[in-house]
Amino acid sequence: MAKQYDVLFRLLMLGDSGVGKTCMLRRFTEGEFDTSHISTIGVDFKMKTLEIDGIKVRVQIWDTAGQERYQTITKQYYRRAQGIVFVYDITNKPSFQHLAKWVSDVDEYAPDMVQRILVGNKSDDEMRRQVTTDQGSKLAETYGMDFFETSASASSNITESFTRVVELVLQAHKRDVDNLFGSLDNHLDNATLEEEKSVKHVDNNTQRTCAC
Ligand SMILES: Nc1nc2c(ncn2[C@@H]2O[C@H](COP(=O)(O)OP(=O)(O)OP(=O)(O)O)[C@@H](O)[C@H]2O)c(=O)[nH]1
Repeated sequence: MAKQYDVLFRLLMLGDSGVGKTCMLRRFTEGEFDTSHISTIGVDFKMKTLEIDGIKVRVQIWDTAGQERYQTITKQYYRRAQGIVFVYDITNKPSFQHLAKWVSDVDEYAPDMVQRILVGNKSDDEMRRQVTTDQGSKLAETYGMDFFETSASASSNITESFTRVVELVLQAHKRDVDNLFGSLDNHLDNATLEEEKSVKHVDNNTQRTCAC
């Protein structure tokens, strides 16, 4: 069967537990939102195809558990990522303060070329805001990242932020785009297999209950 896309990129979502990573991903890929928080166990992923500058890009987006106890598992995925979405919750200051740790882990474990953006989620919940837009924007500038405030709940800036990180990955690989098409074929096939099998990395001692 003819391939329905030209290249495949892997993106990784990182950030504290409860910032809304799973909800952002579900909003982006399925257009849905769930108000319950059921922590992701280990890692999970969803796929989406975008068309950017005439190139059909299949993105495999890995949703990682924010909980500390899964960090050993989730770090194994850093080195295969081409793009990272760092997420904090604008109503939760500690999730913003912990970004330094998430970023330094990526510096240590991810490839140098990895493209990154910063996202402050839950922008709909203005009443409970603890991190100003200016603080988010300044931190992003310090890290040299593009910045978005999003709401998975109100579906605000979700498509824009994911599209931006994919654009950045595409730009970063532009010089080698011809080679990229060839070299990613294996990845595409593997990804398809992974997709079919719905492989999930779970902690055997814990039941996976994420419904979001
Ligand atoms: N108000 C509001 N709530 C949100 C938004 N996004 C997520 N939530 C809520 O935040 C809670 C946590 O969302 P999740 O997507 O499960 O969080 P997570 O970052 O995936 O958490 P872990 O899997 O534990 O790492 C849920 O109760 C969601 O309904 C948003 O944009 N606005």
